[in-house]
Amino acid sequence: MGTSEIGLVGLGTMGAALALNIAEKGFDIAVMNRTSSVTRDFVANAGDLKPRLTATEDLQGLVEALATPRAVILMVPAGDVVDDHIERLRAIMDPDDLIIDAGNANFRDTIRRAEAARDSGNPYLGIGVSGGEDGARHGPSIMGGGDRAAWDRVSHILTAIAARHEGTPCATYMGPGGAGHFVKAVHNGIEYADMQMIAEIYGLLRDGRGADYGEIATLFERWNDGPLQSYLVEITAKVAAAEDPKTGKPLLSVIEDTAGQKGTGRWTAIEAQHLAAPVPVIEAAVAARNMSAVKAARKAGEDRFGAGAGRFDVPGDETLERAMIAGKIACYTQGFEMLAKASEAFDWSLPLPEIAKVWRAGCIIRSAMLDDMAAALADAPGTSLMLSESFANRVEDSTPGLRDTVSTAIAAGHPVPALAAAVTYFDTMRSHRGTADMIQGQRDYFGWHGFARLDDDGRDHHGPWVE
Ligand SMILES: NC(=O)C1=CN([C@@H]2O[C@H](COP(=O)(O)OP(=O)(O)OC[C@H]3O[C@@H](n4cnc5c(N)ncnc54)[C@H](OP(=O)(O)O)[C@@H]3O)[C@@H](O)[C@H]2O)C=CC1
Ligand SMILES: O=C(CO)[C@H](O)[C@H](O)COP(=O)(O)O
Repeated sequence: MGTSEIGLVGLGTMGAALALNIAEKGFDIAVMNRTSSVTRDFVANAGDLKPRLTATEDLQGLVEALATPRAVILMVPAGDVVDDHIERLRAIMDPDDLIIDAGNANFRDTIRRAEAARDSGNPYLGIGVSGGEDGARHGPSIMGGGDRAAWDRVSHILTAIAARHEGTPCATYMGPGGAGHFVKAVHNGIEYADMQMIAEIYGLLRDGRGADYGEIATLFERWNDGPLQSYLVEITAKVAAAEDPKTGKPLLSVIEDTAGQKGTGRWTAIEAQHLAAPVPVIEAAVAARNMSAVKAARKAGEDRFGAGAGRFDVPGDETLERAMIAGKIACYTQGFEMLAKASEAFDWSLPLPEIAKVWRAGCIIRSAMLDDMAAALADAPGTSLMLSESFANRVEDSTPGLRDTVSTAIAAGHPVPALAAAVTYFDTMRSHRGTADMIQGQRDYFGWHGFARLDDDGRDHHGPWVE
C-alpha cells in the first residue's frame, strides 16, 4: 500500500499545474500521464515540491502509490477518454476508492457516470475547475458535484488549493450528480458572452474608430480600474498591448480571426434550449464563434456585398463602457436564470449566491461585480438579477449606452451580435405585452393549437378560422 494522499492522471496544462498546487499545499500526490516521459520530466523539474510528488508509469502504479481509501483526479479531455479511465481504474481499485473527474465534462455524462458509480457502490465526483493554467497552479475556482460524502472526504484538499476571496475559499459543493459540471458549463457560457462583447467593443475601436492597438490596450486598462474590473478586461489590455516576437507587429494583427472552442459554450446553449431558458447573449456568443470559423464564407460575402462600414463615428469611451456594463449584467442575469431553471428541473437546490461567491476569485469570469451579485441573489431569492435593487439602477444607467453603441454599429453595418442580443433581451424583458399573440394566432390558424384569452383565464380558445 502506498502513502500518497491523492493521485492525478493527465499532466497537461491543467493537470500539471493542479498537481504542483496540491503538492505546494502540503499533500503528497502520485501522478501519471499517458506519455510517461512527461511524468518523469514533470517530477524531475518540480524543484522544492519534488519530495511530495511520486511519478508513476501506469494506472496500476498510480493505484499502488496511494493510501487507502484512494482518491484519483482525472484531468484529461472530456468524453470517451474519461469513460475509458473510469473503466480501467475501477478494475484495479477498491470499491470505496474515489474517482474525481476535474476536467470539463458534459454534465449529462457526469450524471450517467455518477449513477453508474452509485449503482456499483463506488464514490464519484464531477467537479468544475476554472482559472486556466495560472488558476490551477495558484488557486482555481472549484465547483463540486456528485456524492456529498465523497466531497467531504476530499474537500480539505480542494479547499486548500482553491483561490481565496478575502480569505474565503472559492470551492463549494453545488449538488449531486452533474451539478458541479453544470455550474462550470454555465460559467463557460458567461465566459463566451463576456469575451464576445469585449471583442465587439475592440472591433468598434479598431475598425470604426481606427484606434491603434496601444490606444485600445490603454482604454481597457483604464476600464479595468472601474466598474468593469475583471480578469477578462485585464487580460484584454495585455493581449492588445502584446507584440509579436517574430515580426515586431502588434500580436493581434497577426492572429487569424477564427475562434476555437472545445465545446463548453455549445453545451450551455444546447442545454438552455432543453430547459427553455432564455440565454440569447450566450447563444449569440456561441454563434459568433461559429461564424468566425467559416472564414471562406465570410470572404465570399465580402466579395459579393462589400465589407461593412469602415470608419464611422463610434460613441465615446464612457458610452462604450456603459454598453459593456449593461451587456455584462444581461449575460450574468441569463446565466443565473438558467442555473435557477436547471436547479428546479434536476432537483439540485443550487446555491445561487454561493455560486456567485465561488466565481469571485480564481476563475476566468471573476469580476468586481460578482460580490454585489452574490449579495443581490441572497437578498432577493427568485428575483431576476437585473431587477434586483442593486442592479436595476445600473441597468437603467448603462442601457442607453448599450443602445447607442448597438444602434450606431448597426446603422454603420458593423457586426455586434452579442451586444445587440443584450439590448434586445432588455427590451423584451421589459415588455409586458409582447407580440406572441400573433404567434398564437398563427399556430391556431394552421394547427388548431388553441390560445389563452386575456379576458378568460384557463380555457383553450380558437379563432374563427373554420366556416
Ligand atoms: N486549459 C484550460 O484552460 C482548462 C481546461 N480544462 C479542462 O481540463 C482538462 C484537461 O485540459 P488541459 O490540461 O488544458 O489539456 P491538455 O491538452 O494540456 O492535456 C491533456 C492531458 O490529457 C492527456 N490525454 C489526452 N488524451 C488522452 C488519452 N486518449 N488517454 C490518456 N491521456 C490522454 C494528455 O496526455 P499526453 O501528454 O500523453 O498527451 C495530457 O496529459 C480538459 O477536460 C479541459 O477541458 C478546464 C479548465 C480550464
Ligand atoms: O474551461 C475553460 C476556461 O474556463 C477552458 O479554457 C476551456 O477550454 C475554454 O473553452 P473553449 O476552449 O471552448 O474556449
